[in-house]
Amino acid sequence: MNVDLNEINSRLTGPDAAAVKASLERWSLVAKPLKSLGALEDLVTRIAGITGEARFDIGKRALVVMCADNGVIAQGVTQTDESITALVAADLAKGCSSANLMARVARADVIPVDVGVKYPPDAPGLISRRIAAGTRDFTSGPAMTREQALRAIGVGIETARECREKGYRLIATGEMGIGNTTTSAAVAAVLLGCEPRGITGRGAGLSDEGLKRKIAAIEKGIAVNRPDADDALDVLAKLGGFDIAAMAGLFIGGALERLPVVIDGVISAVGALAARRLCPGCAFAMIPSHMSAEPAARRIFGELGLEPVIRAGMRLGEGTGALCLFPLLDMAMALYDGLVFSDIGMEAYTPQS
Ligand SMILES: O=C(O)c1ccc[n+]([C@@H]2O[C@H](COP(=O)([O-])O)[C@@H](O)[C@H]2O)c1
Ligand SMILES: Cc1cc2nc[nH]c2cc1C
Repeated sequence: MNVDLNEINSRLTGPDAAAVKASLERWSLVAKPLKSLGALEDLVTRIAGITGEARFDIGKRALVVMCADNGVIAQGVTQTDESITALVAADLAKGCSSANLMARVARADVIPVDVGVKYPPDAPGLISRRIAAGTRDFTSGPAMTREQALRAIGVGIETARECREKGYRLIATGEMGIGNTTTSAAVAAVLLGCEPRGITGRGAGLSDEGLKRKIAAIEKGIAVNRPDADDALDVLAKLGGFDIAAMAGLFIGGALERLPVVIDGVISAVGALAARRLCPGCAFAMIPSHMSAEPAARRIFGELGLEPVIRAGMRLGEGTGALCLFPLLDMAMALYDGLVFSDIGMEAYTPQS
């Protein structure tokens, strides 16, 4: 797919003001004090603005899990290795990983995509959109070429379009890739202009020594590659992963399709930040879910101006935090679609507080 980010950006027109207005009017009729569902009310109205419809159905929903490996794990920045990426990617395809179990509760389909697993498993159901067998170790040069980064973004954009064509009306982003909290912290440090040590965490589990190696690897990657902070594609190509780039594509593609895209943990949030830098017009289609325990998450959501409603200290990935938002949205929608004041013989009123 030929990706022209400027052309895409020029096609993005932002939230639909009429749908937002009609959604606010609908909430004012629902038989409860206005704003009493707090941020959940705002999320429903945000979705109205994204879809362009005040009344919508988010019953058909999917979680897209971008799976890829990261060459930087050669620096000893993780507790496990690429065999785990392959194992979990296969489990996602078989339907038995954490995300699948939670997706059943959230009534979401799971779509695992191989964008660059080093040892691809023989797993029917794992969609193959491979860019390469993992990225290169960024401590000795760019993780990928600029062209590969664009291709990975293109995979995300196409996947969002396919989801829309299949009738999905809400998608969540997820990822699987050992080492991707290192690539995420590196990309975030450059895009946010902050020191790696302030935003780098222990990922899936790391000793004090391991954390020191992780910070040193990120510092070296930045020093060796000298990414241009004003060129998000350069940052993604030099320090990112195929999973992050493909998730950035999901956010961009979702905005094009007027399909709400739910942000998951820190890796997904970095994808969202990169997407906004690449294509600012796509940000209106992003839906925050939870605040990852990884330290970069707070900084990224602050920068995105989004407030995740779930604060549970989660750091599992695979899209599990994004899935947690679905039942909450369902409950908010039950009221939005439910009784209005006239149904209970009462006049609509404006609460004084
Ligand atoms: O979503 C998060 O915020 C998150 C935080 C820590 C770890 N993870 C998951 O753990 C893996 C990355 O951890 P690591 O230590 O290998 O960089 C990757 O497969 C992610 O799905 C995910
Ligand atoms: C088992 C396992 C599952 C995961 N899912 C996301 N990251 C993971 C890391 C491990 C180790």
